[in-house]
Amino acid sequence: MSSQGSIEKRKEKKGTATTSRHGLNMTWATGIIRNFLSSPLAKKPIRNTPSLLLPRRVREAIRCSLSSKLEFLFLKSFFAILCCQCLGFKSDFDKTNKIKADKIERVDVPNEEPKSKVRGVGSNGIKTVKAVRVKKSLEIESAPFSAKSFSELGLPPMLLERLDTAGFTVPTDVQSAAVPTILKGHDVVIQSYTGSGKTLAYLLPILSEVGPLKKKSANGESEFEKKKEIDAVIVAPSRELGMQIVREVEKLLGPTDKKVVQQLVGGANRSRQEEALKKNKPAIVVGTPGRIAEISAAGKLHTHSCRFLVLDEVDELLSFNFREDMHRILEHVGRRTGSDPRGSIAKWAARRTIMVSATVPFSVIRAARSWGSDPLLVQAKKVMPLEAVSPSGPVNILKPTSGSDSSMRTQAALQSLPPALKHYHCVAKLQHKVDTLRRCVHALDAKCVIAFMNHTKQLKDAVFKLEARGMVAAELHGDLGKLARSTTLKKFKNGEVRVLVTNELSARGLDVAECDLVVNLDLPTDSIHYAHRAGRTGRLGRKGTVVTICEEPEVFVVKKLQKQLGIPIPACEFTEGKLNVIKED
Ligand SMILES: Nc1ncnc2c1ncn2[C@@H]1O[C@H](COP(=O)(O)OP(=O)(O)OP(=O)(O)O)[C@@H](O)[C@H]1O
Repeated sequence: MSSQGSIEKRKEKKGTATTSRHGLNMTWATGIIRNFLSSPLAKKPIRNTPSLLLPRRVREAIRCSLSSKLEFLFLKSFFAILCCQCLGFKSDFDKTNKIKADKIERVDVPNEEPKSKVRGVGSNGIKTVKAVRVKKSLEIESAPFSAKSFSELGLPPMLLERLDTAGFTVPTDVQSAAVPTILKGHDVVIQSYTGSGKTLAYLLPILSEVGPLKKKSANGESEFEKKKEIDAVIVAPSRELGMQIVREVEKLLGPTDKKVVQQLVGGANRSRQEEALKKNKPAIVVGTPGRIAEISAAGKLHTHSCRFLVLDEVDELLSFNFREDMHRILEHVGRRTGSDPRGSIAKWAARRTIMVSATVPFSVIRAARSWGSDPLLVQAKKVMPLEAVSPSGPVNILKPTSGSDSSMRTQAALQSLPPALKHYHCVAKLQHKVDTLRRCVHALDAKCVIAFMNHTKQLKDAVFKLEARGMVAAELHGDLGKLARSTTLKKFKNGEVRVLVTNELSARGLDVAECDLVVNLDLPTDSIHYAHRAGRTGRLGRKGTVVTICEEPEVFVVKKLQKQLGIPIPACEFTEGKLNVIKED
């Protein structure tokens, strides 16, 4: 062995577990000392601590330690620490750690309210303290609740009970309009602004007729018999939205009947989903188009007798991306009400098609007309036949337009925004956008922020910059694995993450009641995308602010959005920790 090699080996020995001549491992001895220092005995004043009370192994360690100069020095320090501890002084080691912890605690808490803390032990064994937003529900300013109660909507008693248990006491306007209409057997297109409760608007009539909470049959039977067929298929464009719908159904079903609903979302294990379908025989499935079509094509999902087909975020589902999968679903799930395409006696069940979105372009109206029999358009305070909807005014008959494609999209975006939302735009250079976002968050004292960007790389950079400036941020986009996506979302909902930087993936359906600020760090592609992004805040009549940070040459786009959406988006700046609106000439 070379001399260099032996020196290194000796160094290594010294640096790790030093063994004394008596074979006593010094790391072990240090461990004992640490344990002793943290024991109640060490906290007693020294005069009350007879030396005999020192554990035998410690005494042995002391005797062995005397054998070398180095070990003697170590022992000296040990006694110094011990004396300080017993006399009530804090060692430098303790002080340094305390300062470290204080710093971690202070980092992301500039001018904020008291927070609860999450303690964790880092890989280095040092305890870290993370600030967590105290879950404070936002005030509801202009609640979209109707004058009716759930019991007036014709729902079965068991479902009414579950609604009460889940904390839903009064239906929203759109629920009051949609539930009786669907219960009467109509195909419907439900259009109402983001966060107005459209999910329950279609879930309640389904649960009235499907599963253990359904109405008693004519002979008075109320017991839910497990059927072999699937009664309702709910399709959503993203995995996150699909899971959110499953949770909403489970909330009403309760823990014992959870298996009545089965999720079939992409990114999860397909064979496990197929296994669950076979074993649990669910009455309701919720999934993404790709996965539903895949399992159906494999012959593992039998939906011909299905009675409800729900297309949540229908305008997105009818986009080119989902064309083939949606074609399969529409062909294989139940049968359209009206004529039987095969001319045979109804072998297939009569399916009710429910299409839902905050934005309903005329293409959806056209599709709904061709799929359903006498479908109705259901809005918060209005129900009308789809036949009466003209291309110039699918969702807002108060504001007629020319009928061109872009104006149809504009019309679709109108009435999709919660009325209580406040909108602003702020001009900043590209390199200052993230800093502007940070100042915006502080100025509005926002606790739960979603920032939208268009490209993953820039999105990651933005998170890095925010974190570097002490703001707890996280990224959420399609490039992340399903586990990372769920964990991030969970942390954001729990309040462990203050700013969620994301892309179009989170623009639709994501329901975080506490979200009080949405920031567009990149401009949305059009007014429909603006509406869905903006709708992540101000849910169910709560307060919410939307700030679009853009460069000077992009201001004209904001002006266009303002015109198309029929809302003011004034210019603002963030100075002295406040949002100041700039008055236009
Ligand atoms: N009647 C009600 N009472 C209290 N809370 C409700 C009621 N109906 C729905 N909610 C809650 O309101 C929130 C928003 O509902 P939901 O997600 O269904 O809105 P949405 O209209 O589908 O929004 P988006 O268009 O963004 O998908 C959810 O957290 C839901 O649990």
